[in-house]
Amino acid sequence: MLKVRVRKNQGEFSIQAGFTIEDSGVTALFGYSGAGKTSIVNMVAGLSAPDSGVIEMNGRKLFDSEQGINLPPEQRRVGYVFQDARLFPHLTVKGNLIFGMKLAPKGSLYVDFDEVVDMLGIGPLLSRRPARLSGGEKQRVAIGRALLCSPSLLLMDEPLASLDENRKSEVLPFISRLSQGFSIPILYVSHMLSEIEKLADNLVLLENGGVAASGPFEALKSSRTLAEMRGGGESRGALHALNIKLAS
Ligand SMILES: Nc1ncnc2c1ncn2[C@@H]1O[C@H](COP(=O)(O)OP(=O)(O)OP(=O)(O)O)[C@@H](O)[C@H]1O
Repeated sequence: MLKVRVRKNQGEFSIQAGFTIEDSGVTALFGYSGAGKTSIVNMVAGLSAPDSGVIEMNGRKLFDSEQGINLPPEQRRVGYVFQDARLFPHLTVKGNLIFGMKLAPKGSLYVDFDEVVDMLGIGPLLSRRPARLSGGEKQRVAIGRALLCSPSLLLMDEPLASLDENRKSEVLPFISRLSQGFSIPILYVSHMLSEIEKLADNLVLLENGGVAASGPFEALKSSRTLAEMRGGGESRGALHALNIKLAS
């Protein structure tokens, strides 16, 4: 289980957020553009530090301001898939995947190379370099590389954002199979309700750097206002409406 309780001021923007995510399944971190989603994910990954708070994964402190704990990213056992694939251009697909495996501490590899390649359908791509891959293929390789570091948690920050609709529908089914297939909890950032509906078991609704609501997606989904959001694109207006509904 991941427990997050953080505060951070960045410029004029303040984050004060607390939530937990379960040992398995997909938890969507959902909110309009600028709500603080990436900032929070970066704190979990260790790419930036909260001003204060605690981040704990399976009882292991990744960050604790009072105890002076701030583990570097490579010690956190967290895989990160960004909006753009960020593959190493000079390495083949196989080289990129093996790089992920080398990041896992010795004796802690539990994700199998062939299983990942099969599940993501990237076997035919192994000898290619990233320049010869489509956007969707690159993202599948990036997911594979993140998985192969055998993480305790997979962070995905709008992994479909740079893809057109066809490529999105090519990658989405792979993501929904991941969490079950590898028993790795996923924290999935998006501002698109259409993606969240297909993927999320749990939801953390973020607004202005704070958590407006959180819980099982099914429970929040049954709210009339969330039903009205279906088919909507960008979440800002709809999220605002949902908060009114939750508060009433
Ligand atoms: N390093 C920084 N210094 C100052 N302000 C920052 C910094 N990083 C982000 N911000 C501000 O913090 C707020 C939250 O940004 P963040 O990127 O976390 O939002 P987001 O919900 O991920 O947005 P998006 O969906 O557009 O990616 C924004 O107002 C942004 O301008």
